[in-house]
Amino acid sequence: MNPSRRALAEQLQLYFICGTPNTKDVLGTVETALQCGVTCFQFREKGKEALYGDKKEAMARALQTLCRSYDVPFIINDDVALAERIDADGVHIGQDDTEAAHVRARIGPDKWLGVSVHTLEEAAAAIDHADYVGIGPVYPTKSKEDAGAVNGTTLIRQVRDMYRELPIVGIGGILPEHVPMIRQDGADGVAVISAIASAPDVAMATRRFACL
Ligand SMILES: Cc1ncsc1CCOP(=O)(O)O
Ligand SMILES: C=C1C=NC(C)=NC1=N
Ligand SMILES: [Mg+2]
Repeated sequence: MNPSRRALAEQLQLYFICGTPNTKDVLGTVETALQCGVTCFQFREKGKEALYGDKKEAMARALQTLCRSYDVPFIINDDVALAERIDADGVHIGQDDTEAAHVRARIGPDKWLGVSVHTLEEAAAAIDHADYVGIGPVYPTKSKEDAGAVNGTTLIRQVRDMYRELPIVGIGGILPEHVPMIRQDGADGVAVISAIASAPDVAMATRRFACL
């Protein structure tokens, strides 16, 4: 695995994703999660109560500042223009967003580009442009309406078998006890929303993942 891909795969170990729909106190939750060991953060601001415009940008900048102080990559979901405007570390896009090739052309070679994939074909289309792929939902999830079919780690194993070096993060309904098996099946890390964002004790919830 070339050094940059290995470094990136390491950084994907505990990938926290959060936005205002996921918690009452985004800044407090994210700061606690950063203190307790998340290794990558994605600002995912979607849904009917989601922030937009100046409020969304202000929140993004505040979260970016937090991530910088913990030296954790700050990734923005979907919103490539916002990512460019505030010089985020990267973007994560789904299949219904702008084509990966176009996003890569816009953000350049040094920014992170993550792509959600649900089939081997989508993985094959992503590998020329993406730094990592998000695969799921591994388990049922309430955090994304259109999450698609729950497929366990089947696709994670298939993508790993086909692309030995591609950084992979599993996502969807993931709890701490799931992590060893997901990594065993080929993921470099896990992406988590509610198991951390909705936890009564965010610090404890994060540490349960981080010590694995
Ligand atoms: C964004 C996304 N993509 C597939 S499942 C999902 C939501 C994951 O949230 P949770 O960790 O709360 O199940
Ligand atoms: C849908 C997604 C899949 N994977 C990741 C890492 N982020 C997302 N928003
Ligand atoms: Mg999207």
